[in-house]
Amino acid sequence: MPYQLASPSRLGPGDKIGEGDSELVLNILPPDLVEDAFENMRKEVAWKAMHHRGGEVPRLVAVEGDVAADGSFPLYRHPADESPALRPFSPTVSLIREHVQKVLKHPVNHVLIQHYRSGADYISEHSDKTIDVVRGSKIVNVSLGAQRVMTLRLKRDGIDGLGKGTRRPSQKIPLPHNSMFVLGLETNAKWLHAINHDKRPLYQKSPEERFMNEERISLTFRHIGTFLTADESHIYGQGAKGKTRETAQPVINGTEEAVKLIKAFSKENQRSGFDWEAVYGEGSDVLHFTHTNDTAPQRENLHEAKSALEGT
Ligand SMILES: O=C(O)CCC(=O)C(=O)O
Ligand SMILES: [Fe+2]
Repeated sequence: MPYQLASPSRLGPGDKIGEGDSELVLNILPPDLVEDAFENMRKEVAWKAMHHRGGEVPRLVAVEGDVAADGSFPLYRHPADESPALRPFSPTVSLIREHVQKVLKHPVNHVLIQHYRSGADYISEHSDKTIDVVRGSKIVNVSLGAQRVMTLRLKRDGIDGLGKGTRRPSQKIPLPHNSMFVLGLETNAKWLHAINHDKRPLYQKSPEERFMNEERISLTFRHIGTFLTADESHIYGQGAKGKTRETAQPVINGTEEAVKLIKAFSKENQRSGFDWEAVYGEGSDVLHFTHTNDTAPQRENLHEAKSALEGT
């Protein structure tokens, strides 16, 4: 059998990544901050297991964000069965956020923090769900600890015309300690991304990959435009039906609305020509995907919609 070049090129700072709106920035944090950041976050962050399709996701997670004076806070919706409650930015994360905002030149008000406990922890291939992400903003992943590889792969429908059986273009971007990967929304629309597990034995790993006992913390900062009121009863903003605080609507749990949002997420994972305005423009007031009063057919519909979702 002819040899196939197995590993796509590795990209880094200065390279055209994805659609060209993405990049890798090295040394994002100053030495005094980065020095103890990992250990501080271990203590300061409220780590939780998260569930998706009934099982635990293979990493620990936490959610922090900007809580307004009236107690309202940003809401980032994605298909997980349950997400940890948002807490105000903890001290070290707050400092990291300041540096990120300076480099990005736009605010970020929400962070998903993930602890990959070893090379066995991973995040499967997905596109970030953008109903709640301020349009035109960028999503960033700050990496601390062991170096892991971000793999981008063109969505399946992005290779039309290249012929059936053509391998989908893919890019590998090693994410070193103290780096920031900037994911532009154009790249997110056309490519899927993943941090695959790395089960190679220790002796095959570089010092960067073995760093911090192979543990990695990533901080995914986003500029979120959808908000929940303090009591979590009402929702408003970009991804909701009521676009302003004054027109906030009661949240919806379960029902056909939940199935509709899950199907929209699925479309975003699969289609590169995803029409944001057509699918998300009207908004959705769904907070939780299930409700104790859901009927059996409603549960079945939701289950089916979730099964059709690839990745997260
Ligand atoms: O850990 C990372 O750098 C990637 C995280 C990610 O893709 C996400 O949170 O959506
Ligand atoms: Fe992601």
